[in-house]
This record gives sequence, C-alpha cells and structure tokens, in this order.
Amino acid sequence: MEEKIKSLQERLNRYNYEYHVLDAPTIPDSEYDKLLHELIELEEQHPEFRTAASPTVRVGGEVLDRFEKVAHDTPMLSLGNAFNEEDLRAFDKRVRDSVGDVEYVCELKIDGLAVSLKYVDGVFVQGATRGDGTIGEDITSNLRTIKAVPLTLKEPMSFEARGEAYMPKRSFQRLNEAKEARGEALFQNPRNAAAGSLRQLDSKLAAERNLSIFLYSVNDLAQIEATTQGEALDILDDLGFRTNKERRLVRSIDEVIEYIEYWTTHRADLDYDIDGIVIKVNDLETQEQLGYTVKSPRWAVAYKFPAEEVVTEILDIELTV
Ligand SMILES: NC(=O)c1cc2c(=O)c3cc(F)ccc3oc2nc1N
Repeated sequence: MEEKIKSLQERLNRYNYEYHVLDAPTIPDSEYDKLLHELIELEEQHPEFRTAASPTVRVGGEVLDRFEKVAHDTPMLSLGNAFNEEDLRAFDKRVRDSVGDVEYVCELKIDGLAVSLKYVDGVFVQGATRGDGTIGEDITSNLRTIKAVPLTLKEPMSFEARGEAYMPKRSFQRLNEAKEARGEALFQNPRNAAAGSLRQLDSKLAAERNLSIFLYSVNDLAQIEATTQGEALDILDDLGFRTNKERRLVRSIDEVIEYIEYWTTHRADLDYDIDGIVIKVNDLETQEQLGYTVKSPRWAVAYKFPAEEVVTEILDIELTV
C-alpha cells in the first residue's frame, strides 16, 4: 500500500508541476481531481503516509490560532528605489565607479508579498513572510496551498528560496465580484488581496484564493553553483521552481531604460501586477564586492513606475441654487 500511495503522490506532484509551473498540463482537471480524491481516501486509511511531500496538503485544512515567528537564516533585505532616469544613471555610475564594467539583469518587480521558502533535503519544510527582514511570520500551511510551490525538489538540497507570492489579476477580479455579491468590503488591489489571503489562519481559505508565485533568488547561492543572477534563475527553473520569463540580461543602463520604457507601456497586458523593474548586477562575486547598506543591497535597485493617477470619477453634482 505504501508504494501505491507514494507513486500516486509523485504522479500528482508531477501533474501539478506541469500545470502550474510549466503552464503545460498533460491531463484534464477532472482526471487530476479524481486522482487527488483517490489519494485523500487512501491517506485517510493510512495517515502515516500523509507526509509534507503529499499534494493533499495543498487543499488546506489546518486552522491556526496565530502565526509563529520565524527567524530567517539570512536577512530578507529590501531594495533601494529609483524614480527616474537620473536616479538610474546615478546608480549605474556608483556601480561602475566602484567595480568597473558590469552586466545587469532586469526583472519585472512583481507587486505581491515577499516570501521565503525553506527546503531541507529537498522537502519544503517552512515558509515565512519578510516581516522586519530578520523575523517573519510562519505561513507554511498557506504557502503549501500555492500549487506552483514545489513540495519536493528534484535534488535533495537545503536552502531558502526567496520570491514574491501574488494574486493574478483575473483571480482578483473574481474574488472581488464574489465579495461584492456577498456585500463584503472589496480588496483595493491584488497585492492587498494576496497579503490578506496569506494571513488567513485557516489554510482552506488561502487554498481558495488561487495565489501564485515567482521565485528570484536563493540565500545560499554557492550551493547551487551559480556565478551570475541569470544562472541562479535558470537553476531555480531546473529545480522545479516557477520564475518570471520576462527577465533580460543587458550591458548598459541605456538598455535598462529601454526595457523599462517597454514595460511601462506593456504591463497592462500581464496577468499580474508589477510596480516597477528590479535591476541587478549580474555577476555574483561583483555583487559581494559591492555589498550592502544596513538595509539594502548596493548591487540592485528597484525602479518604481510613477503611481498611476487614480482617476476618481468626478461626479458632476447638480448644484441646486
Ligand atoms: N518583487 C520582485 O519581483 C522582486 C523583489 C526583490 C527583492 O525584494 C530583493 C531584495 C533584496 F534585498 C535583494 C534582491 C531582491 O530581488 C528582488 N527581485 C524581484 N524580482
């Protein structure tokens, strides 16, 4: 029986990976659901096999009375901001004055919630919010419900992956429509909806919110033998993580500005909100040479899009004189 349960767990984890990470499902949802319920039944009879690697944990079920605090193995810092071309050129000058010629990786800045996923021997064991950068909140059971989060890796490695959990725009619209129908207060934007969903004490509620995630770094890069940020992202792909495909390697700040201009006009076409572009020195050794300020890396900057002017409907009020 153990073999049957284990092979069903692996089969369903594979289907999850194809659907939610590769965006290339190989079986219809109905077939997946049938197999999942078969596994749920079997694990009911043999709970000793319901491990952290089982896809049945994604349906949620644990209800916490509060979130435990978690100390990050390595601090989760925040990015310094750039608001215009002048800031970007100043960043580029500081970098080049310090370390000479560099390549940059440009990444879309996903507008969600920064999270850390801890793996031990290739198994997802703990997930946490950024918190104050040193201490976050343990939201493992909620992060397990995100189907793009791998419960096991292809290699038995131990590290913390960092990424941004988010709610796709379509899910945000559906959620607010449902809330409106129930006369409930609406979420202001997908970011607040994602944060609110991941702070649910009942992981069944988080499971219904159709959250997703993009991973962008690992805290122990030496272990994954990456020498650049670009390679680190490719290795995250190989390990079974979902990364954002719109990244681009560029050789100058002029190309960074071109990339920013492109996404300033095309971000509406994305199925998720971005609030800017993250620019990172590509070479990891050069990143270490540049180092950190108290709270931010010197080797990266977040260009923030101008806040979209909120067009409030000016109700033309008939002035009764
Ligand atoms: N929201 C994001 O899409 C995103 C966020 C960060 C960070 O917050 C971040 C913070 C650091 F201290 C260092 C690198 C980072 O890289 C990042 N890369 C990204 N793509």
